[in-house]
Amino acid sequence: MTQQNGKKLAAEAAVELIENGMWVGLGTGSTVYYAIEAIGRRIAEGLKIQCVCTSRETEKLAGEHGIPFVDINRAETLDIAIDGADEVDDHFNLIKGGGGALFREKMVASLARRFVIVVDASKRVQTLGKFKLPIEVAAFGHEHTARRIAALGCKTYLRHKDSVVYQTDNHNYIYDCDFGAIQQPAALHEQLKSLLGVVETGLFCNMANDVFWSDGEQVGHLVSDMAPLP
Ligand SMILES: O=C[C@H](O)[C@H](O)[C@H](O)COP(=O)(O)O
Repeated sequence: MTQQNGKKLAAEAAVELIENGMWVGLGTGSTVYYAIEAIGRRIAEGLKIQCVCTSRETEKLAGEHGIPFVDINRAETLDIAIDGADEVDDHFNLIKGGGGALFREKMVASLARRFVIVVDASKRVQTLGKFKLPIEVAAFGHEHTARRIAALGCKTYLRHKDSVVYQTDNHNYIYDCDFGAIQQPAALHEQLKSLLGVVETGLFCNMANDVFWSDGEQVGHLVSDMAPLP
């Protein structure tokens, strides 16, 4: 319950940043769910915004909450994107992709002038890596790609859902990779991205501008040194 309260409070605090006329990126997951609910309430009260979604699941939720959204190719930039994370360290490095939406999330975040993360307190860590790193790979030859990933020093687990191989919205696969403690997330991301077959990694470095977090009672707001784009 406290964790749910934490998700809700953090998400609602971030939604306060949204102003009339903004273009908004909507993330994916159980924390963003509360942001979508809060945005829906504000829209019912007259807020006018345009949104871009990071997953089919979020498109469905946005529709259910009366939130207008368009295809990402219709957005030049976004004023803000609000998203969850699986782990956040004190340097604003993130692991994302627990819900499988990492590629679309990174694409949407890359368009946002301000990328805002919402998490309950349990997601804050000293060092990334307890949560297995999700890596999206092309389905074709995925076992070869997994071997190349493993050679960088991890155990790889092909993600399944309901006993079948999980496919992302982009029809790719996900390997959840146990690297242990990740001391240099940006460097690891670059190494992984250089491998044939890797579509995207769940490491988000130098991207987040704000982190709203909550233990279910109070809300904390961390602001990175990286100023939002003008
Ligand atoms: O692919 C999913 C996303 O990266 C989520 O934002 C992340 O997994 C956190 O999800 P939740 O808020 O459900 O813990």
